[in-house]
Amino acid sequence: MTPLSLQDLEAELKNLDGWTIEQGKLHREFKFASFVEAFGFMSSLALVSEANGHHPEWFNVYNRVTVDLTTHDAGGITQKDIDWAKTANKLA
Ligand SMILES: C[C@H](O)[C@H](O)[C@H]1CNC2=NC(N)=NC(=O)C2=N1
Repeated sequence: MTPLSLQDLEAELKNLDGWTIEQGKLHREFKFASFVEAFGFMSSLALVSEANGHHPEWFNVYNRVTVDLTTHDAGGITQKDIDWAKTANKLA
């Protein structure tokens, strides 16, 4: 899988609420009502990630989950990262 061009990436970002590019990675911070909700979100996405063989870099503090996505094998942001972000937005 090859990294998306800047043009394709900008087009995709228009349909991805809350996501930005930070340090070459697709980035978003999610905030939930509680730790349990944040961890439930992470648990659901952990199963999706494992099923698809595509895993996030993420960080949890109480009710916040910070996510950075990149495709390590490709050395950039690919369609796999976009798909992961879309699933995350649906589950949040
Ligand atoms: C062999 C295995 O499928 C690969 O190492 C997968 C695992 N999860 C991955 N996750 C992410 N984010 N990028 C990858 O390149 C990647 N590679």
